[in-house]
Amino acid sequence: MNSTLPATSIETVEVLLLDVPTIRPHRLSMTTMHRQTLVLVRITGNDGVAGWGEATTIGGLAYGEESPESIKVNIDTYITPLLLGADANQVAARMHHIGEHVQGNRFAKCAIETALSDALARRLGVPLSTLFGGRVRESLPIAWTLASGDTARDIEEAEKMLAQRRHNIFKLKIGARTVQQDCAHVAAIKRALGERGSVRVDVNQAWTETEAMLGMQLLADAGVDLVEQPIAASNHDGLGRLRQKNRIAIMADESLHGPQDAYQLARVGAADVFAVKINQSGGLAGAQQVAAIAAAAQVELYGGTMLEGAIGTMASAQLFATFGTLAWGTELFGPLLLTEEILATPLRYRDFALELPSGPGLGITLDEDRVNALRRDRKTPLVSVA
Ligand SMILES: O=C(O)C[C@H]1C=CC(=O)O1
Ligand SMILES: [Mn+2]
Repeated sequence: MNSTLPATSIETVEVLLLDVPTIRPHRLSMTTMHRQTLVLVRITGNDGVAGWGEATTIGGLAYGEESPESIKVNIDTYITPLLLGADANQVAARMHHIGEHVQGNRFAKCAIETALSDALARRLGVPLSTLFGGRVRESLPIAWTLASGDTARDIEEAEKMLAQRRHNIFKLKIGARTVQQDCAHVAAIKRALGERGSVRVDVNQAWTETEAMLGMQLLADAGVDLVEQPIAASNHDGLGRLRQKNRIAIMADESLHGPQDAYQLARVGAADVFAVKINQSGGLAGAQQVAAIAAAAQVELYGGTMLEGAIGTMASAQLFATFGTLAWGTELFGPLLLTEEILATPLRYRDFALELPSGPGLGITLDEDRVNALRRDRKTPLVSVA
């Protein structure tokens, strides 16, 4: 029995795959995205209250060890039987039980924990952020990723974002071309934007350590503020060496798969900044622990994304809003990269920030007709629902 709520039995766990086109090709060092697959999870209790969660990865298996399809099949086959009939309101107990029976599968666990937490917060009539200690801020700064692969197009895109007052922090995806070509591309963009925008790069592990030495010197000279994951995820010592030898801040992203990595990275002084992500951390509680380790080790924080749609983006935002400091802002722009809206009321992006809603749970309402129209298992061909 929960101290504030009667037990609520879990009746259904549904997993939907939604394929949503991106507004333009999104080029990363390891893949080019033309669509994103949202794995949506809806968990409904015997009181009729439903909670939503989401898992996403990037480019199938190109970025992480879970694919949208593996997330669905592993939830359906292994996780749902652990949940059905159990008390929906004991979120920590449910996640502990899953952890005892399911190794890995961080993204799947994140979607489940988010859905349970959303439903619990809705039953309590409080925003999801309240379950994690309450908000320190009501809006979050939002970076935009320039990843068209074309310098002139990226500059045009950045100018548009600045004019609309939507973003003034720009992350450039590099690593697919030579170090010199990539750094010339970045320098041209920084020259065009000047002090009007912060320019950062994400190499997504593409450089060797010696390439990173050269690249980081060129990037520092160009006025870039930060380099994200320049070298292989497993090379924590290498990150530390680069950090010692360069004046540009280093952010760990793919190296950081939850609290244990956070501890190890902090211990060897591998990074100035952690990109904390709810999916990579195995859920909201894991991401909160990453933030706590960062705070204890005086590592700065950045709210990262796995290019989630509206549900995962808002779940991340609800948690990140509880962080005491968020020195490098966030990149919770995922829904803006997609051509289709799945919410009845879109998220509010303005004045370079995402505003947090005040309603219970995630504080968002899905447009179920739009969700159904985008489902991979829909009966009718996809038509634009925008
Ligand atoms: O950070 C990553 O590596 C993943 C993701 C975040 C933004 C983006 O464009 O890609
Ligand atoms: Mn990254």
